[in-house]
Amino acid sequence: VTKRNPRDYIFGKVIGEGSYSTVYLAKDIHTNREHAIKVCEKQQIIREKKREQVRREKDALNILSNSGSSLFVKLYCTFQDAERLYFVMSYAKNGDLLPYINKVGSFDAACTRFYSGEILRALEHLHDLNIMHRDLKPENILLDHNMHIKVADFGCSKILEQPDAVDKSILDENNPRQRSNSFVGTAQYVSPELLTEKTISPSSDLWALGCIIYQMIAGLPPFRSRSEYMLFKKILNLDYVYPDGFNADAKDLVQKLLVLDPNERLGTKDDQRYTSIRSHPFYNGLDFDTLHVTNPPPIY
Ligand SMILES: NC(=O)Nc1ccc2c(c1)=C(Cc1cc(-c3cccc(C(=O)NCCN4CCCCC4)c3)c[nH]1)C(=O)N=2
Repeated sequence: VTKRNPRDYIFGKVIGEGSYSTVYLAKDIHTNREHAIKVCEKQQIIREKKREQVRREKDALNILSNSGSSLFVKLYCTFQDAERLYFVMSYAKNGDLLPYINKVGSFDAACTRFYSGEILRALEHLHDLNIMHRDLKPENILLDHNMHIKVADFGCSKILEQPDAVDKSILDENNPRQRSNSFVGTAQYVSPELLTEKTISPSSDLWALGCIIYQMIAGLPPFRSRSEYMLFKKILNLDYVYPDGFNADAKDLVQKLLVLDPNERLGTKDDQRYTSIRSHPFYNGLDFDTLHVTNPPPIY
């Protein structure tokens, strides 16, 4: 197969922006297929010291693209020219989840169950492959033409090395989780352990899931502040409230995910699948294993 180059695509509108990247809607002139092409400026990557993040994103996307799951954006191919790197990925026609939450103000229980259930399935698959997303938020949950999710943006992801291969210098013997020296993720969804001991574990994605379930029902994330310092203080003090009328089962589930100790969050003691989350009363009647072939409930 000949290596693709920018001239194989007709570039359209900008559909996403990052500090060192722009995502375009593009059409492959040979297949007429629509793709999302993430274009990264090499100079910007070097200036922002993001080479490692770009490498991690490509590695995670390659593993996921070959894993057979439809719950993630697929990386079709990459190429570069003198100034830029190009990542050709799946195009999710309906954009990300945030405008849908903002548009209706609050998801009903059926929508919250379905979409948080699809996100849980994605986390099960991701964590089974020893990959942590570390920046899970509604803007990174995309919706395809059938309104099923595709998780995107693995720029903050981490592939947890196999225990015997891990670099001991960063592993604190008393602590089964690896230490990372860089703060990653988006402030409102960042877990307390990433703020304090800088430890990384799949449990940080479960914290973010708790924040997303709260936001689906309340319309806003649980921890909010104009100042990042005050926001971090609220997270570390678990300083958030449930609005009146918040679904009682969902409240109980969120309370079991927004736990300061990452080892005490619901699901952290499960292996393979998050059975203790799947069996929570909020998900009563939801068949997780057929979600991908179920028509999503309307968002209204
Ligand atoms: N950082 C990243 O890696 N970002 C990525 C990666 C892959 C990727 C990605 C981002 C995508 C983002 C995306 C953005 C959009 C989009 C942008 C602007 C407008 C719309 C749009 O209007 N869609 C119709 C749905 N609207 C949404 C709001 C409520 C009414 C209905 C979609 C579609 N897909 C994508 O499709 N594939």
